[in-house]
Order: sequence, then C-alpha cells, then structure tokens
Amino acid sequence: MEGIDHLADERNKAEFDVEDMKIVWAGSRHAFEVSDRIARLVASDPVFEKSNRARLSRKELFKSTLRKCAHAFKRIIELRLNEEEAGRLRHFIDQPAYVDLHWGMFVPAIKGQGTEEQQKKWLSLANKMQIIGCYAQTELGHGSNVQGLETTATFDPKTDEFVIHTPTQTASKWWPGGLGKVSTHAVVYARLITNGKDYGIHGFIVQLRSLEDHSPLPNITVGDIGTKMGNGAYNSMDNGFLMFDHVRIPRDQMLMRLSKVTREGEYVPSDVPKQLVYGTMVYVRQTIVADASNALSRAVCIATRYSAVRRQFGAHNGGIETQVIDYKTQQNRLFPLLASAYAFRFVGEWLKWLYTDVTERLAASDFATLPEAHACTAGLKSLTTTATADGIEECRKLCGGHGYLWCSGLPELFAVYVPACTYEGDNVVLQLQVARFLMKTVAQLGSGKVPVGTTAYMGRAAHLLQCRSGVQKAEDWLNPDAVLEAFEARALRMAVTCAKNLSKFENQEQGFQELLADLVEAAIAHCQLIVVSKFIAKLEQDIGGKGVKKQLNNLCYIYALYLLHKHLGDFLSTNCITPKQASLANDQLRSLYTQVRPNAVALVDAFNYTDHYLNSVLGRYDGNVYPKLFEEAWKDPLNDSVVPDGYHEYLRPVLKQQLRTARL
Ligand SMILES: CCCCCCCC/C=C\CCCCCCCCC/C=C/C(=O)SCCNC(=O)CCNC(=O)[C@H](O)C(C)(C)COP(=O)(O)OP(=O)(O)OC[C@H]1O[C@@H](n2cnc3c(N)ncnc32)[C@H](O)[C@@H]1OP(=O)(O)O
Ligand SMILES: Cc1cc2nc3c(=O)[nH]c(=O)nc-3n(C[C@H](O)[C@H](O)[C@H](O)COP(=O)(O)OP(=O)(O)OC[C@H]3O[C@@H](n4cnc5c(N)ncnc54)[C@H](O)[C@@H]3O)c2cc1C
Repeated sequence: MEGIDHLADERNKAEFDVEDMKIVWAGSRHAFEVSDRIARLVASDPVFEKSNRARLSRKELFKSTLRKCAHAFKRIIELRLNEEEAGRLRHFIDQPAYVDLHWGMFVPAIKGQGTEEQQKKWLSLANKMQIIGCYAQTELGHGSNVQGLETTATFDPKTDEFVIHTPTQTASKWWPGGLGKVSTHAVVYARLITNGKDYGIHGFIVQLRSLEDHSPLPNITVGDIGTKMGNGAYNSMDNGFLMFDHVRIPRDQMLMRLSKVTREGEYVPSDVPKQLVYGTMVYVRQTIVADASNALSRAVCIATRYSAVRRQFGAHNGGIETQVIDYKTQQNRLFPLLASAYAFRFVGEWLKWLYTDVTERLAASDFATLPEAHACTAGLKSLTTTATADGIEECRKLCGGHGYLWCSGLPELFAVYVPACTYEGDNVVLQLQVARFLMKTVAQLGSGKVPVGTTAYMGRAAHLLQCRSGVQKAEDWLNPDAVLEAFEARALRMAVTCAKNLSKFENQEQGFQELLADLVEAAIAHCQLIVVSKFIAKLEQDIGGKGVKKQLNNLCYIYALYLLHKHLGDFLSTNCITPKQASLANDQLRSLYTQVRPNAVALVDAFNYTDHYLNSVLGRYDGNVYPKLFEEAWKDPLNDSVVPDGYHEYLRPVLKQQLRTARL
C-alpha cells in the first residue's frame, strides 16, 4: 500500500488553493520558501532522526541532543545560514536544547540590559558560541515572585568586585535550562547590595565552568535537577541547579545599561522604567505566543488526518463505516482547535509587530506603551499556551486509543509543550498582571485619559455597558461588528464589575486578593477579545488565492462563536446576548462546521509539515496508518525476542506453580 495517498479523496474535496493558504500560514512567500527548504534539509539529514527518542535513556537522549546541536551549528556555518534560516533549523530539529536558552534568553538579556561595551565584549563570544549561556533567574523557593529572589550580589569596593552568594538552600537557582550540564556562563539575577543597602533585582554575567575542561569554577555547585515528565520530551534539556559560595566577579559584569554601580560603590538608578530589567521575559513571551500556533497546528494536523482515515460504526452488512470526522461531536471538538491554530498564528504575527513597535519606542525614550506591551505579552502567552496544551490533549483523545501510543506523536508533544503554561510566568500569575492593567484602565475612565491600543474599546464604555446585541438570525453572527460588540461588551462589563466589587474594599490590595478568581476571568475575556479582533483585522487585509479568504472567514467565526458557546455564562450573565441569540450562534456554528468539513484535510496540509517534523504514524501525509502502526510495534525492544527477558526467573515458576495447584 506504500505510495498510495489514502487521503486523496479528502484532498480532492478542497474548495480552495492549498498552495496559496500555505503562504498565508507562513506569513509571506519568502517565509514559506525558507521554512519549506529548511524543513526538507532537516528531514533528509540522518543526524536529525528523532523517531527513536522514546527508547533512549536520559543520558543517550542528552548526548544525541548535544550531537544534533553541534551538527546544526556546523551546517549553519557550512551553508552560511542567516538568523532566520538558523531559527527555522532549530525549529524543525524539534528537540529542546541548551541553544534555546543561549540564543533565546542569554543573548537577548545581554542585548537588552548590557551597555554597548558589554555587548561588544560578550556578544562577540556568544555569537560564535565560544561561550554558552543560560538565564538563571528562578530559585528553589521563588519563581513567580521575582522580587522575592534571595541570591545576593554584594559590591566590595576594596576589590571592585561583586560577591555572588547563595545565602540559603531556597536561594539556589533551580530550573534554568542549559544550566545543568552545558552552560559556561549565566546571566544571574540577584539582589544588588552596595553600601549596606539592598537595591533589588539586577542581572550579572557570571562564568560557571572552565573554558578548558568544563569543570565548575571554584565555589560553584552546579548540576541537573532530574528527569521531567514524559519519554523524550523536555528531558533533552539540562534544567539545572546552581549555588554560589561567595563567588567574585568584576564590577563590569553587572549588566549596566539600565542602572549602574560606580567604582566607589554608588548606586546610580536607571532613568528609564526599572521594569526594563524584565525585558527579556517580555521578548520571550512574545516568541512563545508565536510558537503556540506551531504546537497546536501540529496536534490538529495529526488529529484531522487520522479522523479522516479512521472509520467507526454506520455500516450495515459489512459495508464501509463512517469516517469519524463526519461525527458532529468530533467536528465540535476538532474544528475549534483548527480555528484556534489559525487564530493564534495571526495574533502571534500582530504581537510580533507590537513588540517591534514598543522596542523602537523605547529606543526613542518613549515608554508610554510599555505597560500595554507587558499586559499583551503576559495575557496572550497565558491564553495561547493554556489553550494549546489543552488542545493537544484533546487531539490525543480525538485519536482514540491509538492517540495514547507514543508513535502517534501526541503524548510527547503534550509533555514537551505543557510546561509552557508555567515557564516564562505561571499562566494565572500572568493573567493577574493583565487584571491589574485592566483595573487601572477602568479606574481612569472618565478622567479624560483616553484608553488606546487594545483597551481602546473601553473608551466606548457608555455604549458598551448598556448595548444589547442586534442579532436576529443565525447569519447575523457572521457580521464582524456583531461579534466584536458582544466580545467587547462582555470584556468591559466583567472588568467594570470587578472594579465595582474592588471599590467596596477599604484596602484595595486586600480586595484584589479576595477577587483573584473573578479578575482572572475578566483578564481572559479581554485577551480573547484581542485574539478575535486580530483575526477579524486579518480578514480585512488583502488576502489573495482561490477560496482562501472564505476558509479563513469560516475559521474566524468558528473561533469566535465557539468561545461564545464555551463562555456562555459570561455572555448571558452580563446581558450581552439573550438565550435566543446564543442558540442562533450555535446554529451558525454547526453550519460553519459543515462548510469546513470538506476542507479540513487541506486546511491542515496548508501547515506544510513534513512527516519528519510531525513524527506521527497517525498524522502521516499519506494516511497509511495501520501498516505503519504494526511496523512501529515491531520496532519496540519488547518485541526483540519472542520470549521476554525474565521468563525463566519470574514467569515460568509462576506458571509451573499454577499448574501444580491446578492438579491438586
Ligand atoms: C545551533 C542551532 C542554533 C539555532 C538558533 C536557535 C534559535 C533559538 C532562538 C530562540 C528560541 C526561543 C525560545 C525560547 C525558549 C523558551 C524556553 C523557556 C525557558 C523558560 C525560561 C523561564 O521561565 S525564565 C523565568 C521566567 N520567570 C517569570 O516569568 C517570573 C514571573 N514573574 C514576573 O514576571 C513578575 O515578577 C510579575 C509579573 C509577577 C510581577 O511581579 P510583582 O512583584 O507584582 O511586580 P513587580 O516586580 O514589583 O513590578 C511591578 C510593576 O512592574 C510591572 N511589570 C511586571 N513585569 C513587567 C514586565 N515584564 N514588563 C513591564 N512591566 C512589568 C507590573 O505590571 C507593575 O506595574 P505597576 O502596577 O507598578 O504599574
Ligand atoms: C520546563 C521549565 C523550564 C524553565 N526554564 C527556566 C529558565 O531557563 N530560567 C529560569 O530562571 N527559570 C526557568 N523555569 C522556571 C519558571 O520560570 C518558573 O517555574 C515559573 O516562573 C513559575 O514559578 P514557580 O515555579 O515559582 O511557581 P509558583 O509561583 O510557586 O506557582 C505555584 C502555584 O501558585 C500559584 N501562584 C503563585 N503566585 C500567585 C499569586 N500571586 N496569586 C495567585 N496564585 C499564585 C500559581 O498559579 C501556581 O498554581 C523553568 C520552568 C520549567 C517548568
């Protein structure tokens, strides 16, 4: 059956041009061509083989990761790949590794917080990977509460050095990726103390290991924190622990672009917002949002193809059974995830723009949009990673029993992805940042300060607090204004209710703590509005290609109406819509599922994933699932022998015992 396209019928049904959709998905023709070329390069290189990852011990997996990274770096140099191409290479190699933290956090931290001189010195080494760095912020006792970190950096004016110290066990650095076994250096976040005064958290470049033999430098204790969830998965990463016993570093290894310490030990505060010390996190949160659509689309691709291959029930007299994708329940679980993958793609594109915009403004000393950029990156990181992790697990269930097999690609994808709900900020903690931002914005309504950007809708509070949806028939839910108004009214009413409840407390902080759960829900409503509005804005762009816009339109309204259905309690209790209008939204949703159904396989083909990248028997491009499941089963080490190891010691005696007992 090799070579037969089992999904050919599905592909023939498509009502749009897949090649054109591939360009929209990639962001541009150029981005598509780069991705396509690099994906093929990775797929054809035996060093990047990954189908056996579950069967490797942790040590073997880690060593294979080191090999892949070294080979990747060699290929980058040989092929003279630029930054974009190198990024795609890392993406398609698809194995978490120290390079993520080196390029993704260590280098950006130096770029964002280092002086020009520091950048010149450290980046020239880091860019050639002559040093390898990580981002050592979290401690055993504190992760979310950055202000609560305990590691100290005490200035010693006698020697012009900082003394980096771990005063307690809970102050040990714990979690940084790349720290456990690889990094030679780290950006370490510690409390800066000079002249006996604590000036709070600052970043310092600290060398951890010898550049000669890789052994830890004196007074440094460092190691790996241990095996994490799942086979393969994030275990290719050496998340580490680190303790300092009065380790001395030169004063000029404090990252001094923001605040400084002089030779005399005087602390010179930053003339820009001190929150810029958190800038690396804002940058990474933005990349995590962009990446959510990769992970979700991958799971959706597997579940969609398999749902078209898999048949259950519906046959009489041995006839052909129903494809499970034709069940409305399957569609109601799968198509909103397909729509979410596209929605997250577009909101990711927009967030990248926002990040670039705020970076340019900061360079020109305009800090006005920093709070919004922080709220958007935090809130969207939280929203998209939660939905993606839940979505991957839902895709596993959509694939029935076979989804539970490692070779479906879904268990590992889930295990590797789910920590995104925790790292770079726990998702609840991050939504609370959004909530604080919203409460401030609501408090300023009527003060003359006009809300802008993603909170601009709050400026129309007079209308949004009292409006009633005008939807009268199902098709009215395909009107962008109707959808936006419902989402805006819901978000604003939830935020205003929280603000009103907050005002009943004498102590605002106490009130905030009491209302945490409601505040998180208000923040989520605001973030969902952002995603819906950015999808609608995308549709207003000039999108070419046969039938492409129609499909995107369908997906956009599936995304919005599914959210409306899922959070119906919010929409009804805030009186934004009536039960009748909710029921019309459901009718429209079902109709949209019917329209998407013939296009579903083509819509996931538009992700342009190679079989190597998907690494899934169920999601194979050709749909040839069953023979390949057998092939995978035969590869399992348990099937190396017909009679298992342990038979003579542990099985035979039991069986013989049973025989004797049976004879008695
Ligand atoms: C060889 C091949 C090579 C190929 C090339 C490879 C290429 C690879 C490249 C890239 C890959 C990139 C992939 C990246 C990998 C990701 C892996 C993930 C690894 C994980 C890393 C981590 O987890 S690092 C640690 C992250 N930690 C956190 O996120 C902690 C969470 N806590 C916080 O962020 C904050 O402390 C918190 C937001 C909770 C605030 O706490 P709080 O005490 O309330 O506030 P405070 O500190 O006092 O500040 C108050 C004030 O400041 C505002 N604010 C807070 N944060 C920010 C911010 N970030 N920006 C701006 N403003 C901020 C806050 O709103 C308050 O404002 P006001 O209310 O006072 O106005
Ligand atoms: C795979 C992985 C990789 C990581 N890589 C790095 C790295 O490279 N560098 C680095 O420095 N760190 C790294 N981390 C650490 C990560 O950033 C922290 O784990 C994360 O910020 C969460 O902090 P925490 O573990 O202290 O959680 P906690 O804050 O202890 O959270 C525990 C629970 O308490 C709740 N909670 C906490 N505070 C509040 C509050 N104020 N209000 C309401 N609820 C609250 C949370 O919602 C959560 O349910 C990594 C973590 C993981 C899992």
